[in-house]
Amino acid sequence: MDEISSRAKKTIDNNHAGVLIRKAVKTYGSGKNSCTVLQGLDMSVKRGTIYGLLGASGCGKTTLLSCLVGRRALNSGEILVLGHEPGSANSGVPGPKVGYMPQELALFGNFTIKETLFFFGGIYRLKATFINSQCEFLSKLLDLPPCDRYVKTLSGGQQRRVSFAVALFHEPELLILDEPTVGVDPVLRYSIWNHLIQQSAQHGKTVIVTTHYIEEARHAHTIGMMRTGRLLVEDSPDNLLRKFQLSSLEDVFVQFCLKDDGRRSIEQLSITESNAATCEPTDVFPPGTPSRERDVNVAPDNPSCHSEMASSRQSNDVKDDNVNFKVKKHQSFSLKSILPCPHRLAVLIRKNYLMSFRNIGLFLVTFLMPIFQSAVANITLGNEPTGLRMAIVNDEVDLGVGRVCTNATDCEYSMLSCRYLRYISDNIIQVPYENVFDAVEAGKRGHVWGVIHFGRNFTEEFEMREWAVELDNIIGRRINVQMDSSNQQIAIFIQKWLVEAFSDFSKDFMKVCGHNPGAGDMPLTFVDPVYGRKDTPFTEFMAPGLMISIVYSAALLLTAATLVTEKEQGLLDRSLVAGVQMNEILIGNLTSQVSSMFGQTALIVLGMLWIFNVPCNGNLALAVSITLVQGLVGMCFGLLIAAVCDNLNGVVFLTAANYLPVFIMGGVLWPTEGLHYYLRSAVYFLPSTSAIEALRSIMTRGWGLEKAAVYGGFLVSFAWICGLLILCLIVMRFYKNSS
Ligand SMILES: Nc1ncnc2c1ncn2[C@@H]1O[C@H](COP(=O)(O)OP(=O)(O)OP(=O)(O)O)[C@@H](O)[C@H]1O
Repeated sequence: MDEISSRAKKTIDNNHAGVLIRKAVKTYGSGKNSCTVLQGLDMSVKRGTIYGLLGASGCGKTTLLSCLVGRRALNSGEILVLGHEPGSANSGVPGPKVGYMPQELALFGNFTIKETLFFFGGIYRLKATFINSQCEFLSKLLDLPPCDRYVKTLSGGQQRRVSFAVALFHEPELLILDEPTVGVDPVLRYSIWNHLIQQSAQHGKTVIVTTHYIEEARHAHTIGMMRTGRLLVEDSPDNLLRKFQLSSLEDVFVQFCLKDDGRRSIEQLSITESNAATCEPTDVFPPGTPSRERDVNVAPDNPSCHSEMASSRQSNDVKDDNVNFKVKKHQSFSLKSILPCPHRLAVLIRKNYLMSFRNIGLFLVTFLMPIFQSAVANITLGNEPTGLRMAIVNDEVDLGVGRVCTNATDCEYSMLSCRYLRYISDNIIQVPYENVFDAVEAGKRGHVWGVIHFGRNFTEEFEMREWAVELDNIIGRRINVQMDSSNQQIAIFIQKWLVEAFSDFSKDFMKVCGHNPGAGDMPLTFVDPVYGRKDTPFTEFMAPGLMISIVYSAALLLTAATLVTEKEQGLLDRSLVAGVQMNEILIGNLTSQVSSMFGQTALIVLGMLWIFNVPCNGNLALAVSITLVQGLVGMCFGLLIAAVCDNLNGVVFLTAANYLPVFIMGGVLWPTEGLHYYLRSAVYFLPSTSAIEALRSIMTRGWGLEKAAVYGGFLVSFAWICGLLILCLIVMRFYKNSS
């Protein structure tokens, strides 16, 4: 009976503590590169008090705070914040019960101070009148510039004060402030501390504050001195000064470090003697270091990096001298917790729009880049090459004997080589050469793309063709062409024009000589094609792939870049600590990007169809739909890239790495039929190959959804969207646990 009531009492104690941490272990990374930052840390913060967390740079303060606000998960050990595990249902942390000021600014530069407060106020669902009055109050308290000033135009110190205001203004029960007074002058620092004292004394707020200015922590009720991932001591500043008979907290801190060094030296000795392998934190202040050099501002900490320590503390049932600390894991799953909250979604979407419109550069890139890309592609790709120089060596011409070129158009078997040359496309510039040797040399020097050579008896041999049975006759009427085939495309064009010229010449000549014009043709006729035109230009082949690749990559890049920028600036973390769910961020981003994508797609389709005259023989709405769906695939890829990247460099590398296989293998520039047999089937599982094929079928063949090639494109795209979103959520969860 006694035991039960004592347990009940302790549970009540737990619920009344502001923050309780027991045996907290946090490791970054894994395996050889793992780094244990929190090493079995215990900490107790009473409700309604101010707790000053002191420690050298790198000792793990920020890591600890991020675990308190639910942004990072411990490897082992327990945390209770306001009586709940952070992140558990109804804990309010992350959420409105906590006000968090991270070390980085974590503010939207293109927002005014007021817009910033309204954004967070919207997330907390605060009334506009309350936000306005808080804006006025905090402006005075923190000496903020006028509320309509843009954050990016403020000085560093002013920006930090705005960040502080964001943490304070919704009057949370718990304030977690990571170095709030950096860059703040002494007078303002004094008024900030006064405010914190007032908040804890009069309103029962709990405050945890880290600071490098050790002496200002005298205002706190309790001080926790942290070193290499452990708390060395936790006591009131007066008690600490009294115990050590010292006048400065800085000296007390140094005393604790020296004591800790002594303890750890003995521990190390006993471990070495017993040959035990373990990890030891690097010392910050070696014994004998002068007091001034021990300033926590300059002494970097370097916690030990091993995984064994973490694994030895995996128990969730942690016994403690003071508190029987048994935390139930909140595994309950509620639909409400995964469904997006409409008011937060609306605030996020509004924020995204405002950010896009404020950032003119981004706005222009969003809409002009796709147009520019499609214009460049249409202007440069698929056009016939012109001005191609070909060497002509015509041995039929012999001025000495009067064999000169004429403009004859009748049935005259004379100088037919000259007559043929008149049929050659104007894209070829004919450059006469005296002999084959000189012409080939010109080709070797790159002056001409090839040599066309007519034998001396070309016309005679041609005339004999009707009864030519001897090989010599056949060879004699040949036109020998020797090409510089280093450029395959140019070689193919020249070859095509020479063959077409011969066909036209032959037909015309047959006709004027009273023969059937078709007599000179190959017995191979290309009648009207089933789909497309006889001379479908390359642009038409390329257009579907181009449209999809532009919309896909614009969506991918914009989504990834927007999210990673927010992540880099700490904005994402701040929003999440304010209670925004990851799925709301994802949906908010998708929603705001979708409208830009609609605009981009509309501009690209209009440009392709009406400016560059690419025909769409099928349903235009279907063509637009598959392009939009591909934009969604791009966005989802962007989300995944944003989930795994911490900076924009990563986004650029992954986007580039993603672009080549998806589009080069996906049939934008070259038919997939040209791929190796096994690869050919595999590429249809790439995100865009089936969709490009589907769009091509819609535009050139006029096919609809009843065809497998079309609905297959939609199905593969939807499968990618679902797969990528699921992967994204998994990666984000993994990231939270591992980082
Ligand atoms: N995401 C991360 N991955 C790997 N190591 C990390 C990560 N974040 C922090 N660390 C490492 O963990 C240690 C503690 O970092 P933390 O930011 O918690 O220290 P801190 O006490 O807040 O330092 P400061 O006072 O300089 O802000 C440092 O050695 C740091 O390099």
